Amino acid sequence: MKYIEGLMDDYTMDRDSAVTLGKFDGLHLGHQQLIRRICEKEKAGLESVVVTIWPDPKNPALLTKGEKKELLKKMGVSWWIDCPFLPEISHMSSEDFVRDILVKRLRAKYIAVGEDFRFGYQRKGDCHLLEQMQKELGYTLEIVPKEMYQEREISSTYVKDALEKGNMELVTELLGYPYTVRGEVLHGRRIGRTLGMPTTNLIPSVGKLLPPNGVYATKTVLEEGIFNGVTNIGYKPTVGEYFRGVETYLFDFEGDLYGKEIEVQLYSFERPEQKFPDLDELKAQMHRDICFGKEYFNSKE
Ligand SMILES: Cc1cc2nc3c(=O)[nH]c(=O)nc-3n(C[C@H](O)[C@H](O)[C@H](O)COP(=O)(O)O)c2cc1C
Ligand SMILES: Nc1ncnc2c1ncn2[C@@H]1O[C@H](COP(=O)(O)OP(=O)(O)OP(=O)(O)O)[C@@H](O)[C@H]1O
Repeated sequence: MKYIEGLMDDYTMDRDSAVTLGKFDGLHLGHQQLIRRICEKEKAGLESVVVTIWPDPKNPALLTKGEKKELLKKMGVSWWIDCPFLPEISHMSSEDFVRDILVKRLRAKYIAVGEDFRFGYQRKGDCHLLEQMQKELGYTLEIVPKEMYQEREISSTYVKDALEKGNMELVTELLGYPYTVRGEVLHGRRIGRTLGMPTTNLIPSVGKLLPPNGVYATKTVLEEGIFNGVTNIGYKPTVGEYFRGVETYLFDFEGDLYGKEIEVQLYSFERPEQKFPDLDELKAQMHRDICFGKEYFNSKE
């Protein structure tokens, strides 16, 4: 997959393209519908192009740039054009955006958007404008109906609402894949092993949205395979930590993971993080957490 930040000033497409546009935070099931459609057009000789337009890259998001890149690649997208919300974009009239960017620069012959897609200066462009311009500019527009879940349109906002409540089952349903936190395994304070529970500690990327602090049933993807476990997200108030970490006890794993990149998939919330009066009480609770995790996965597998 080719990745371009900006407006393709230095690039030209070799072929005509099938384009979809939006923020695409989370790449949820609705987004996947659009992406499937543009990828299908590859069979007809069109390049599949995803254009993401970011209002503010500093806003916390469901996916980091690296995660989004990997998912788009896996979905079979040929080009990802990540377009920061620069004045030349935000002040461009909707008509100019379609003519100059989509048709001239990207050579769009097919465009897929959801019915509420807005673009251009003051967000005046919409699917009706795209529809009106298609004949003159020689592309085909498809307005894709909204993918629903429990009578609500799936959107990044819906996913964020569920994540904020720690409803990981719903998050997984809306995304079509489990919510994942990645990072390098760092050294903790090594108290875990004195508790008889060695753990992997990682610090999530800045800007990555997390569910509430607490304990979750998780699966961790390692080079060695995928391991069930339980994960605490938070500041470890009993021992006091300075950063919000993601700490996992893996069932049935022994080995050294320091410095390795791992991926923690969050499946189910068990309880909020608590401050315990001493390490013995924390340890007793962590044993109950392990039982919760094992029962959770036994009931699913
Ligand atoms: C499943 C699990 C649940 C945990 N729950 C809490 C908790 O509720 N409160 C807390 O202060 N720390 C909690 N912790 C973090 C422990 O304080 C931490 O594992 C221990 O201090 C070891 O930290 P270390 O890896 O830095 O040595 C939890 C850790 C795990 C793996
Ligand atoms: N449920 C859905 N089904 C089909 N298409 C969708 C769905 N949700 C969004 N889209 C379309 O995907 C593109 C990207 O959507 P975008 O990421 O901008 O918004 P969103 O997912 O609705 O999130 P937000 O809650 O931030 O508005 C747009 O064309 C949009 O209309």
